[in-house]
Amino acid sequence: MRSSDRAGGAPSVWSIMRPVQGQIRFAMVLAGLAAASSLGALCALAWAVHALLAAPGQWPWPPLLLAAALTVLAYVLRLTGFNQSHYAAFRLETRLRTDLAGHLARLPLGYVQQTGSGALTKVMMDDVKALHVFVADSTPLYARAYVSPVLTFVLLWLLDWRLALAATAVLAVGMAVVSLAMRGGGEMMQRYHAAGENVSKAVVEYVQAMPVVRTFDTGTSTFQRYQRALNEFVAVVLLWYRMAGFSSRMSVAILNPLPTLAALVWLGGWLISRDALAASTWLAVLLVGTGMAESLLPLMSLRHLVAKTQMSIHRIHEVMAEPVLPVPDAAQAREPRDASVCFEHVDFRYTADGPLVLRDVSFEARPGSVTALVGPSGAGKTTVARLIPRFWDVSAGCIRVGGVDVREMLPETLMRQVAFVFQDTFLFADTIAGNIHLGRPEATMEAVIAAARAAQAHDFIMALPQGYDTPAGERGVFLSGGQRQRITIARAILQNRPILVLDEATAFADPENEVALVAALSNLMRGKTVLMVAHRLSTIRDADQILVFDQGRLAERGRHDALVAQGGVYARLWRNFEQAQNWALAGEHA
Ligand SMILES: Nc1ncnc2c1ncn2[C@@H]1O[C@H](COP(=O)(O)OP(=O)(O)OP(=O)(O)O)[C@@H](O)[C@H]1O
Repeated sequence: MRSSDRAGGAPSVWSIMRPVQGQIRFAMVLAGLAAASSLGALCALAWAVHALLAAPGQWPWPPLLLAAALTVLAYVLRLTGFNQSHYAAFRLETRLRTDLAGHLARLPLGYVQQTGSGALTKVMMDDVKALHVFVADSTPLYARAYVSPVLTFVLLWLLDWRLALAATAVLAVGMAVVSLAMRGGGEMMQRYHAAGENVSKAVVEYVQAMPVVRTFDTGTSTFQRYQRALNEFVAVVLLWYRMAGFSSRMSVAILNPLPTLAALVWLGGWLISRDALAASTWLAVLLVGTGMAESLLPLMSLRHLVAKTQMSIHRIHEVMAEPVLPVPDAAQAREPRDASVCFEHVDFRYTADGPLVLRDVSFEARPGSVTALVGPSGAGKTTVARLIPRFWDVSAGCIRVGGVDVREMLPETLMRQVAFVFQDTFLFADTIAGNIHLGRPEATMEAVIAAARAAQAHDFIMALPQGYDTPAGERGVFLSGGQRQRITIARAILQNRPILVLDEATAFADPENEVALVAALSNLMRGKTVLMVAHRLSTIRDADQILVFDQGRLAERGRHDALVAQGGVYARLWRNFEQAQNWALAGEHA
């Protein structure tokens, strides 16, 4: 994904949770209360010990029952806290996915196409999931990691300030070692996550590109890229382990209960030997204080989780910060008056600092006429076609549909006017009929079949196992490129919009498919204003106007015969095309 400056100020983990803030706070309060109850249960046990020492023959029922009740309460509170944080996580997940989906629907199509469905799916699925995990599992842990040591310290202080200081000293040493372990950790963590991301990218490339690479180099080069990413990842992990290994092992050693216990036993024993401490207080301190340092341990793993979640938030923010396509107010929006398309002095660049891809392009396609866009590769034909449905907005000048600037129309108005048949056809995970229905859900089945017939698709659809009810899409029935295109042509015929933009619609068709495609297209084009990007010059000899692009400029325009006679760019393209045709024929006869 393009890293954008706009995404520079990504929100923090805590501020992205704002929509469910109340519930998370509640979950954290419950987790804090659970920690307090656990400590309360330990205090009650200490009270029981005290009572037993005072009257050895009697069972101290009240403190024992209190300890049991507090233990149950702690359990219930912790469970309720986790329930709340999980609810909050689900709510946040739904909210973020809805916001992201709503935002994506308002972004320029060009951004969506350029970023790629893979990267956007990853944000909507994986990154939102990462946030869910953080909210659900980590927020209660945070509350516990802060509440437990503070409350323990207060209790210890009330019992005996000297032992309280001893336990705190162990904790302070542990904290110092932890911060030593985490020194430079931020940078290492970034390197670790970046290396991890490289591995996943290499895996995706290796798997996705397998059909292509295996036919060219048996997959060795992409496998090597994957191997290299993996080696770099291992190197980063080892380095980090070496750098932080000793001090992080030390911090685990110090923060486990044993060192605190040793300090309290030793100091308590010494104080008792000098009659400066009551045995029951000593026992109470041992019960309550031993776990004080240990309760800090989750903070170490939480730090990693926060850093990982922050990266996901950054990517979510990057998408959300992308500016939406400006749309006019419904009250000010205008309706087109006919089916004309007009470019007025259009300049276009893909990025603010990129080169001009179109320069001062002006032309008009009259209602019901056929306009062909031709020119050498990279001349800007596809860009012209994609500017009409506002994949992007022009950098200067304007595009009018039916006399109205496309930016002054509601997107749905524009969509009602213009149908597109692009090279990269996409079928949804729906039936064939459902795919043709798209955009006209109210159409009858008879209308769907009539459209499929006109698109030369009816016969092959009927030959499929379940006819029109056969599932299509990624996991659906296998269809050839030409068949998929004819289904999208059927869709466009059913939509019956007055303006039609075709992009390379017949480029990869085999001869048999091409005959069907040309027939389908001529049915589709009847009576429409057509703008077609064409490589096969044979298909455009009869066009009402041919626009010849060269390096982003409109170099020539006119009808076929006049342009050939003119002896310019078109004449050259035509000569090359005829030569290629002759070579192909010569090859067939050889
Ligand atoms: N998404 C994009 N981002 C940046 N530059 C782009 C993008 N798409 C196309 N370009 C550039 O814009 C110029 C025009 O490209 P365009 O695809 O419109 O040409 P074309 O005439 O349709 O070419 P072809 O016949 O090879 O498809 C090219 O220089 C291309 O590199």
